[in-house]
Amino acid sequence: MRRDQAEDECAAPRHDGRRGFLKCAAGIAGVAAAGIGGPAAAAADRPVGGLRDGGLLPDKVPFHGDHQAGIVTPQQLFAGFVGFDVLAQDRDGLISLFQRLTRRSRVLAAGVKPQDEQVASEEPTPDSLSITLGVGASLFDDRFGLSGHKPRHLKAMPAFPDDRLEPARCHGDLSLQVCAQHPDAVVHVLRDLARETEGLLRPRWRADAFLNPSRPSGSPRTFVGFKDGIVNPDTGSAREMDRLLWVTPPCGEPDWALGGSYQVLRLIRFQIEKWDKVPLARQEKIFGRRKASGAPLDGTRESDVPRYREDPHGSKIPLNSHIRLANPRTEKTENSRFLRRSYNYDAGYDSKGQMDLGLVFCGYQQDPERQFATVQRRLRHEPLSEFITPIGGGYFFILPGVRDADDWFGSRLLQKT
Ligand SMILES: C=CC1=C(C)c2cc3[nH]c(cc4nc(cc5[nH]c(cc1n2)c(C)c5CCC(=O)O)C(CCC(=O)O)=C4C)c(C)c3C=C
Ligand SMILES: [Fe+2]
Repeated sequence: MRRDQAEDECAAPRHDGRRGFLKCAAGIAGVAAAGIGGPAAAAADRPVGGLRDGGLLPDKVPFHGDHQAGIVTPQQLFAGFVGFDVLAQDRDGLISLFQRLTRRSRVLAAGVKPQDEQVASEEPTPDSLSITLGVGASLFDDRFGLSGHKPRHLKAMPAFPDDRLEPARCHGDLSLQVCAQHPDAVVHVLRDLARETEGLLRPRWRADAFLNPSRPSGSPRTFVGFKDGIVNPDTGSAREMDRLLWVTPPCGEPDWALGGSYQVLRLIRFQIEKWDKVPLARQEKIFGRRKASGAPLDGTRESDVPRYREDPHGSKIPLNSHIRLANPRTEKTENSRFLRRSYNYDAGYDSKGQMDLGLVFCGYQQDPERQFATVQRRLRHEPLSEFITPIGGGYFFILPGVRDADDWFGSRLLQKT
């Protein structure tokens, strides 16, 4: 497929029924990079799409639009999160970097064959690919003349109490989120973009991540065994998204940032050996939900809405349970809700023989302080904190969408300033 042909296809997604970046899913063994192992391979065989909000995941996630793909897009099964530092020396170098990233992402999202044909042995399809680019506060220093143009709420992720942040797994000038239905597609995109941006970018950290099966149905489960992602703002409601997610006027943000969103990434490791000794009834009180069904402790189904007002003393759903602290469902706390789009990671064993697995927590919002950090502070003394340790991540600003074939990531930031 020619490059211009691929670009045309971005605008008019085609549903040809084929799934998978490579038809030969067995090929994933060769690219089972750190953090992706058995569970990932197993999940690749599951039916795909429609994992969140009941929405169907198209074969081709449209690349062009007011907002970037990969945010309100129903969650694909696999994700790679990377923090990069920019090596470009000056503003022209940065423009060139953003234009290259745009060109190649546009082509990849349309499903063009990866360049490495030794690995991609069959004709590929787009694999529901989304590539989402963010910028960190460090990009707005004096290297590129951007210091007066930082999004209003963008700052380096602070260390919260109980964090054990490892510098090598934090921050970055850029963040890249690549999501697809197979793990090899994520790796191919990272390889392809590395080739395209050689000398302009240096990776700082990477987290490979995936969704576990729902078991038996409904929302997927994290490694603590509970269904996660049950409650989220309504991505189908433009009004709700404009209120909680997208940078929308009036907001005091620079014009170039309208249509963007703030991404909070947190690599959170589980003390899983400790967790596995906790009796079921206590685990359920810690989350406020039933482990088997996902139902709130005052209900019977995953979709049941907890009725906190009828349980003011927490006799059914403890006042310090995860869901009750995270979202008390009051008028006052409504403004701190945000969209979660998290994945699991499994990085094997550490040097002490402990399992290194957990959550790549990913949240999208209008203001990390008003939303993520407020919720994080409410969760400070929750019983779950004994079993989890945040070890990395960062705050990023997701650039507005690439509008059409002539547009590119960050064009309004770099053309105007
Ligand atoms: C600061 C925000 C949050 C962090 C950090 C966080 C960590 C974390 N969460 C789970 C597992 C679950 N979280 C659930 C719900 C939930 N969590 C947050 C926020 C943070 N979680 C919110 C806002 C909510 C929704 C609450 C609601 O509206 O009712 C659930 C329940 C299922 C669901 O609604 O998705 C689980 C399970 C882990 C394991 C974890 C850290 C590793
Ligand atoms: Fe949570």
